[in-house]
Amino acid sequence: MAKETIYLDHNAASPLRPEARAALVAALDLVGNPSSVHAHGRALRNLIDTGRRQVARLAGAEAKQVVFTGSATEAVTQAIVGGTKAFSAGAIAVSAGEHAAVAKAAEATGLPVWTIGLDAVGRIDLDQLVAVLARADAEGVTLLVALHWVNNETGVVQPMSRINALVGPTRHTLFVDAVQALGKLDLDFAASAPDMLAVSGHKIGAPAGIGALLVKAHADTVRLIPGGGQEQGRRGGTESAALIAAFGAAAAAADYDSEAMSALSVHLERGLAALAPDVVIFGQGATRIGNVTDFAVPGLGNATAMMGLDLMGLSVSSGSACSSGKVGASHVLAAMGVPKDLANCALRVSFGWNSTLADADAFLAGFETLLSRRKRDGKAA
Ligand SMILES: Cc1ncc(COP(=O)(O)O)c(C=O)c1O
Repeated sequence: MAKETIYLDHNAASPLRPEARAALVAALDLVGNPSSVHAHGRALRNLIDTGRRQVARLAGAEAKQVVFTGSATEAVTQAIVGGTKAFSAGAIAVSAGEHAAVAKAAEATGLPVWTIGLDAVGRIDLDQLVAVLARADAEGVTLLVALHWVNNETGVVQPMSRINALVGPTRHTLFVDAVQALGKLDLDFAASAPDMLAVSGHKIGAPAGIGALLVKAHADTVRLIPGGGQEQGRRGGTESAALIAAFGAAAAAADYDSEAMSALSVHLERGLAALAPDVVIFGQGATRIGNVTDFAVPGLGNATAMMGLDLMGLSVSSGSACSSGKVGASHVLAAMGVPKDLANCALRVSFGWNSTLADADAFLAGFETLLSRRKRDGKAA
């Protein structure tokens, strides 16, 4: 790219880590199929075994609990659609703040979807979770509870130990979307309550196209991709040893420094408040992961702001799902009761492994330019 650009959208995808690149490139030169018993096949199998151990270690899982998939969306769909196939009288409980991967998979099951609300700062309403569990017992329904750990828009960290304590001892299945938590929090999968958990490679510096479903042996999911017996019979199709090796290398290199990340966000948020005293930081008051700030300056629409920032070489996000390339309204902010006008001003800045204070300062300088242009054009900043 000719012009220097600054990437502040790690929650969408984190840049490829050098360790992941090296593992990927080395693996691409290997020949064969990991299921073959000859030396070529065995070399690929070794890479997969190593990658599996590395991802397992980062997630606090046993290697045999890791099933590689083509994305976290696939892992989520396997957990929710595959995990409810055997239900005779079932329902799915999700929060109103789930990623589309979870919401759409729940819808795709055709089962009733019971939605648990968020409070004004983005936390899952635990009283509603208790009510949903009681309702399932009263109606004799088996539940799959599918909740996220860290919100991809606001960075709010959900009260997972409370959720585990509420759902763990019941007969219901607990699935956790841990895509934004992997590498940032101690997932401790093997020793904790969730039956299944989904993670993604490209959020931790591996390439896109690789994810994993962590699944305990007792979890009864009907595989969606039968094919051969790969991935312990849980997901057919020849494994991509190169992508798995890259995911493993990124997992082994993961060195999330929560203090350094929080320092960047605090610096950014102080700077924003100085530039625009009416700035609203979403999720303030809840426990938030340190790498992300989701905020709005009233009256400064995010479509225009993102375009202006993009022209200055600053890549950020509106925070809400915009897979079609358009800025959409955020269902997470709506669930928090944020008025639509304000939600349409939401911008998300997310830092990662190669972010620096200079990046945060460059963003603040760009944002200041945006605000002063707006003032000059006659609108109050
Ligand atoms: C919370 C959350 N869940 C699921 C996904 C889907 O991950 P993938 O892109 O690997 O399918 C994402 C990606 O943005 C996410 O942030």
